[in-house]
Amino acid sequence: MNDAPWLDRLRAGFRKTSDRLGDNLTGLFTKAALDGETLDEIEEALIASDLGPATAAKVRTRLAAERFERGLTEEAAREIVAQELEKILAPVAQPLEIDAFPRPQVILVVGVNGSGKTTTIAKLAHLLVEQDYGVLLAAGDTFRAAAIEQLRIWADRVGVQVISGPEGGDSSAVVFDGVKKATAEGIDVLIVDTAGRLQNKKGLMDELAKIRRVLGRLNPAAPHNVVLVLDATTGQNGLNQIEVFQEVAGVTGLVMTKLDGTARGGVLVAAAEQYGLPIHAVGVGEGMDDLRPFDAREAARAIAGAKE
Ligand SMILES: Nc1nc2c(ncn2[C@@H]2O[C@H](COP(=O)(O)OP(=O)(O)OP(=O)(O)O)[C@@H](O)[C@H]2O)c(=O)[nH]1
Repeated sequence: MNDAPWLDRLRAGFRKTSDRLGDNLTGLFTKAALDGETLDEIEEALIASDLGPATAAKVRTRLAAERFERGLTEEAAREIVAQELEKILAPVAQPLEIDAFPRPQVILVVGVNGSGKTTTIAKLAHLLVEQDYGVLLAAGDTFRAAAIEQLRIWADRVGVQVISGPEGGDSSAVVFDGVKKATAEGIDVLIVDTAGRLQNKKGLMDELAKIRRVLGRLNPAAPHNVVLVLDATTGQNGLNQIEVFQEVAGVTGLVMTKLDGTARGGVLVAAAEQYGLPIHAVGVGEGMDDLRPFDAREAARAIAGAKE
């Protein structure tokens, strides 16, 4: 994979977010020494950019400490924001770890409908196939025939197998068959799509609990990962989703999607700050190649719109 175009894509993906940050900060760059009032306004601008109050406070403290007796330029502000964001993002930037054994490693993918779950599963499968892992997809969202069909279309594109059951069938039965098939065929990774009907929280919780029970019986360590797919365009609402899915599914890591279509990418920082969950990857487009392992420095500089 050639990294340069990727970086461009990531930057393009975060452009709306960094533009919004710039818009919010406009008028706050001064030629005079930074005073308390301007610092307050900068802090508010950062909160308005979805970065979260704790992050905004850290940047404020940093700006105050560095004084800027001769005023603050946009470039200097973006640089400091980038450095502070990197400190917050670095501990959570953790690629999805795949151990070769025991086979299969099971990745349960959860998230509300429309968050980009199916697309993310396909992109993840593609990344893993590129690393020479054998991958099987399980269509655990049995609620809608369209969801099963969509997973199948993606599986064909990526060149992996998919296991599914009847519409409305028992999702844990599909998962059971998936583990059996992966074990029999020596497939490394089983990625499980799940239903995302948060409007029926109890039903979803029961369904996920049953999938876990079935998996646990076949392999006590499974699922090895429970990845929550979050749509960045939902902004602060994404933070509530983390809370709910932690409760119903026991999330072990995040993938944030649709960063290319939103000015609300700052929410990724707020998520890191508030929940400290690993961020495995970010989605910056609809194509198979548009999932990028999460890199704290790249993301921090792209969000802040700081120079390379
Ligand atoms: N721009 C952009 N669009 C994305 C990204 N990821 C997914 N999408 C789009 O978002 C829409 C929903 O994605 P799906 O993968 O179908 O979402 P889902 O969560 O599986 O939704 P259901 O099938 O309704 O459960 C599709 O049109 C995708 O192409 C991304 O990173 N960027």
